[in-house]
Parts: sequence; C-alpha cells; structure tokens
Amino acid sequence: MEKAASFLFAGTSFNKKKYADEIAWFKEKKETENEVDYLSSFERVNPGSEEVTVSTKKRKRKQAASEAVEGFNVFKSSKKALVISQENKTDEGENLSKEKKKMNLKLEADSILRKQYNIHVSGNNVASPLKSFADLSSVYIWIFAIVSHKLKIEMMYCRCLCKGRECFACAPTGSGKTLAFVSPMLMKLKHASTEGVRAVILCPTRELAAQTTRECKKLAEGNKFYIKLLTKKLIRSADLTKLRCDILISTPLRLSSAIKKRKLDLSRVEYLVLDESDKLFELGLIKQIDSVVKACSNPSIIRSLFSATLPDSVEELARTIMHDAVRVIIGRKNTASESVNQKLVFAGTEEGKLLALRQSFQERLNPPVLIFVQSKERAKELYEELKFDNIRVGVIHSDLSETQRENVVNDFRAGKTWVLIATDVIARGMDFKGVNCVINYDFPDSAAAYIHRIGRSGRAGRTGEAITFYTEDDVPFLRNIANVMAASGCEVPSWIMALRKLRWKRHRPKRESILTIPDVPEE
Ligand SMILES: Nc1ncnc2c1ncn2[C@@H]1O[C@H](COP(=O)(O)OP(=O)(O)OP(=O)(O)O)[C@@H](O)[C@H]1O
Repeated sequence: MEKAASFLFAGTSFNKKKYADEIAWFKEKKETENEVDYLSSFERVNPGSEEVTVSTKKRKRKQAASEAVEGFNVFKSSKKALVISQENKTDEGENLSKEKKKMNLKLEADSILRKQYNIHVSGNNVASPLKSFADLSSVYIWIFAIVSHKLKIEMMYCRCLCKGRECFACAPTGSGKTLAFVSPMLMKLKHASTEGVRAVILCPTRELAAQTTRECKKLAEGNKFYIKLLTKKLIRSADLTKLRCDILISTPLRLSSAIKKRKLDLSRVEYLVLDESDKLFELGLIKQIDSVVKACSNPSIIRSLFSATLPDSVEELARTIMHDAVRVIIGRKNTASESVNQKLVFAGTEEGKLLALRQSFQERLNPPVLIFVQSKERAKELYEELKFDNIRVGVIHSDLSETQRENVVNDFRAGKTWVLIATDVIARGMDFKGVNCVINYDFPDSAAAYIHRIGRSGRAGRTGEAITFYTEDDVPFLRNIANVMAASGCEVPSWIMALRKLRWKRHRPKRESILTIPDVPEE
C-alpha cells in the first residue's frame, strides 16, 4: 500500500498548509479507528438501525465477523475477524439471512454516502464509493480527495476504472477530473512498455492537451512511463510506427491526421479518455473523434467521457459506442461550481462596459483576472485599450502562433501579466492557479460556455468571483444564465427569472467596436 501510495503522490505538490487539518486527521488515526468512524457516521444517519443499540466493542466484533464472512476487502486481512466468523458458524440458514441483511445494510450505506456527497451513479453492478482509509488499500486512491470531501469525482471514478468499467463522468469545473482519470490509468498501466501506445487522452485545445501532459508527467514522476504530447514537431520528426509511448495526449485534429498520414498504430490502446467530451462531440470535431475511436480497435478498450457539462444528446451518442457504461454525476448535471460568486452587471452599451471595467480596476484590481470576449478582433481591441491604461495585460486568441500562445499562458501563470484577455479558446479545462475573478466582458454564447468560462475561478475548493456584463442586446438571453446562477445558489433578480426562456444556439450579436483610441497599429 505504502509503495503504491507514494507512487501516486510522487511529483504532485499538495498544499500541505491548506490541508493541515486533513493531514493531521489522517496521521492521528489508525485504520481501525477510521473504519469505526465511518460506521458511527452511518449509524448517526440511521437512528432506527439495530446496530445503534449494541455497545461499541460488540459492534466492532459483529462488523468484523460479518464482513469476513462476505469476503469484502475492507476487513479481509483481519485474523480476529476470521476466528470470530468461524465461531459464529452455527446455522447455515441463519448465516444466509445475516448475509442478506448485511448486504442490504451495505447497499443502504453506499446510497447514504453517495447522497451525503451528492454523487449520482447509474449503471449495472456499480462499485461502492470509497469511504474509509481501509478502502484505500484495495485501490490506492487519493487520500486527500476523501478527507477533504471536496474532490468527490476521484472517489467514484477511480473505483469504476479500477473495476474495468467504462464511464461517463460529469462533475463541476475545478473538481479534479484530470487526476481522476490520470491516476487510476497510471495504476492500471503499472509500468512502461515497448508495446506501443496504451492510453490516449483527447483534449479539445492544444493548451489543454499541454496542461494534461504536464499533469500526467508530474503524477508519474519517478516511474519511467513514456508520456507524449502529439505536437506538429513530433509528427514531422518521428517514425510514429516506432513511437515509444505509454500515454499519448492530443487534440482530435492532430491525432486523426497522424493516424491518416503516418499510420500511427492505436490497436493496442487500453484506455481512451475524451476530456471535455461535449466539446469534442460538437459538429466540427465529430469526424476526427470517429476516426480515433475506430483506430483504437482493441476489443477490451475502456473508454471514458469527462466534462462539467454533458448534454443528453452527447450521452446518447456516446452510449452507442460504449459497453455497459456507468454514469457518475457529482452534484447536478450542467451546473456551475458553487464556489464561484456570480453577478450580472447591466452595462447599457459597449462604451458602458469599458467604463465599468475601468472603474472596477481602479477600485479594486485583484489579480489574476481573466476577461472573456466573443471574438479575436474584440480581444485585440480590448487589449489595446487596457495596454493604454498601463495594466499588465496579456491576450490570447487563435491568430497567435503556438509559441506565442504558450508564452502568453506561461506569463499569466507566472504572474508576469495580471489580466488575461481571452476568447473561448481557453475557457475549457485550463487550470490557472488562484484566478480571483472572471469577467464576461461579452455575454457568453451558451449556458455551457458560461459554466466553463466562470469555472476558471473557484477551483480545487477555493472561492472565486464571476461578473457578467450585459447590454440591451443580451437581455433576451439573460434568463438562461440566470437559471445556471440560481442552480448554484446565487441570487438573481426576480424580474430576470420572470423573463421568457429562449432556446439559444449561439448568441453572438454584432457589437460596436471597443476601441476608443484612434489608429491601432496592425500586429
Ligand atoms: N485530490 C486533490 N487534492 C487537492 N487538489 C487537487 C486534487 N485533485 C485535483 N486537485 C487540483 O484541483 C485543480 C483542478 O483540477 P482539474 O483541472 O482536474 O479540474 P477539472 O475538474 O478537470 O476542471 P475543468 O472542468 O475546468 O476542466 C488542479 O489544480 C488540481 O491540481
């Protein structure tokens, strides 16, 4: 256990100060105490259960005995439990009914635990959620995820993948989905191999693919896994048929063109993860996804879909290719992270938006701040305006080269720039540490875009803020955003909730130019 756990923690830096309580909690208690802890919490929510009346000592013995009879992993290694179970073997019929009762109690406990943590699971033969330190010894999972109770997705998904199940997973932004699919994947792959690509992770953008590669490498540090980001350079320089790679991370376009041109062999792939899956299943990418799915022809492949937003249409489509998939939803599907305080601000006109932004920067600029606009032209314009104000500002959009985009992201991560203006290109999956505020300078074009944009703040248990400017043009679409806000516990004016809900495809109205300064030089 220790070895496996240290392998998982290798290269991952946890904020030990922040999680000091949890670490202390974990250190102070022995395995058995934690087991009892779980039991007593179960009893608290089951006052009617007969277990409440028995003494702690008796209860422990009773628990150990019946778990051993059933062969659950939790207490399997306990010799005492085995002895007691043999002593108790009196009548087979009685044992059978005890077993049934115990099984029912276990199912009930699983369901209470899921309810407590807002985990919704469906599918056949779904594994129990991880609940105590004892469970860790069987699947070597993230201790911090369990004690902090914040990163629940890892609890459930690790269990599914370790049991070899395909999975749809939908959990809020910043809840740790990346580690939820990378850590069990590394555990299952065990060690590096020369047998070609064994796992593929698809991400919708290059920035996200690069970030995921970095996370994978950090997590695998000390173990010689070959983890590769499929770059243009790699495609040009290497003979991909001989590529030594355990985990390959790519965007769909790059991978499908590599499959086509260089005959990359994906027939041994054991794990395929589609991160930000709803984005990947959008019309523009579906052909490439299809070619990747076909190329991963190993019949025992395990495929998983992850996102903070998972429309029913995507689920339906994906189900046609998945085998008996488990569906794991943390919280409510398609809702924003509850740790982001969301506000709507009426700015009247385009001019009003710039004024409001300048004013809020003068009053309190609490960097890092991310500002989203609806097009690259507008990103460039706002950049010129803010540069003029002597703000440490960066801009990222699809007109920049790969290296330029990389530099902009690195500068923002390093704190060299305090404000980053962006299009939706970085709205998904990007994990900038501690973004204090997201400003939707231009109203998002869908509820999903809103959820992902504001989800760049309030990550990994931290709190954040999101401000959305709206003008007259945006009013018909306010209700859609207001619904998301209300679902995550934010206050919304009643007049907005009374607006008619519109079905929207894409709301990108033609907006007046942001520029107030004349003659912007061409970049
Ligand atoms: N068990 C954990 N304990 C502490 N921090 C964690 C844990 N798991 C993940 N994190 C941190 O939480 C942050 C958010 O994780 P991640 O980027 O995987 O979120 P996500 O759910 O994929 O979000 P998004 O939907 O925006 O892509 C990261 O900085 C990650 O290092």
